[in-house]
Amino acid sequence: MTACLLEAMDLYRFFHTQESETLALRGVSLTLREGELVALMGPSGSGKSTLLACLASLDVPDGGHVEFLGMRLTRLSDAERARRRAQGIGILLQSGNLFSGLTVADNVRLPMRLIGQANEKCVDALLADVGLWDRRHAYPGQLSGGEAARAGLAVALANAPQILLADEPTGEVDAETELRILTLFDRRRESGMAILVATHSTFLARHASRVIQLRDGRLHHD
Ligand SMILES: Nc1ncnc2c1ncn2[C@@H]1O[C@H](COP(=O)(O)OP(=O)(O)OP(=O)(O)O)[C@@H](O)[C@H]1O
Repeated sequence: MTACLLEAMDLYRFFHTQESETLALRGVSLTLREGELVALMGPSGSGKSTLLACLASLDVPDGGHVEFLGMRLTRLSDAERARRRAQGIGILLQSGNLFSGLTVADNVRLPMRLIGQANEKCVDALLADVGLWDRRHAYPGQLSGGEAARAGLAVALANAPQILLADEPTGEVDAETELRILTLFDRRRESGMAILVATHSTFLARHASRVIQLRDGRLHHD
């Protein structure tokens, strides 16, 4: 039996605005085990991004808890949560993954520096893996949507995380690039990394170890 890296228990998340109240997560529980690729699917607005943010401890759920490697993230201070994230969790959001004033290579180098592991060979290898080595000196504003997603993926993988949480990593890329990303995922999975991907791609879902469906903030396991 492979090790459980991440566990979420009974997560609830409410959003209150002046006009409305949204119950974005209604008791979501899941586990993420070593080496698996889990596709998180569901209609727009079903709560996928909210769930990823809670799992990554970028957002704090209103109810329930998240454990990473047996450590309850929801109990830690903000600083300690950020430290755990920097060390072991890779995150790819739908946007805002890149610092606009840094080149692609410097964006990838930054998370490595934060954990004291900057290594030029690793920067080059990651950029080659996502097919962006020849764009390493470009700034984010000079990238296409698909290139920016791949650069964000290289940044998310730069701290050699045990888990990767990715929101639509293949949303704006062509079929060849999607295959390249899945090949990269497979190589990382072989070394034990677990990946949870929010996606609308049926191609990616077919490639996944399992598919989970979110509807109206509730999880359905296929
Ligand atoms: N900060 C917020 N304030 C108010 N409502 C929010 C906030 N973030 C999310 N919501 C609401 O919570 C629900 C879930 O949103 P979420 O972004 O998690 O969905 P999603 O499944 O990721 O959608 P998509 O596939 O379009 O990215 C939606 O109704 C959304 O409007």
